[in-house]
Amino acid sequence: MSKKVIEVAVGVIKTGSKIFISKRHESQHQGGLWEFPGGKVEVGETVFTALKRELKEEVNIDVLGSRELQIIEHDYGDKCVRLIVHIVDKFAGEAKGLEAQLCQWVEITSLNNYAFPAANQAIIDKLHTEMS
Ligand SMILES: Nc1nc2c([nH]c(=O)n2[C@H]2C[C@H](O)[C@@H](COP(=O)(O)OP(=O)(O)OP(=O)(O)O)O2)c(=O)[nH]1
Ligand SMILES: [Mg+2]
Repeated sequence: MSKKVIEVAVGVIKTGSKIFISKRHESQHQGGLWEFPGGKVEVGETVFTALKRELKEEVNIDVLGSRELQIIEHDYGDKCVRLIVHIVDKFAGEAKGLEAQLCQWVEITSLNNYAFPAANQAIIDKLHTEMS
């Protein structure tokens, strides 16, 4: 039987050359690592609907527009995820953590100084390529 793949809407929230990242709680899958906010796509949702809902719930912003950056499938062994990654550069409100998670704006060029889940390296590489 093939493994169930968990679909995740991931938002790379961008203002100028900075990206908003947050730290996953220790109790979560891939806990203690930094992430781009987002979460699981629920039954009946489109990726964009899920992205809007998750970014409102987690970091208080209203997504007004986004574009797909890439789709990454990664098998962590215990879980297999499909990250549908969007650049979110049109939004209303000020980004802040609503779930007691650490958050910060970081330069795209500094993203490699933070520990992310393994699947995220491809996102960081793509952001660096897009800049150059
Ligand atoms: N949000 C997010 N999830 C990521 C990233 N990289 C990565 O491998 N993941 C994985 C970790 C999780 O297995 C899955 C998404 O989980 P999540 O914990 O954000 O989902 P959720 O917000 O719906 O949370 P929950 O209520 O189920 O805890 O994707 C990332 O940059 N952002
Ligand atoms: Mg989440």
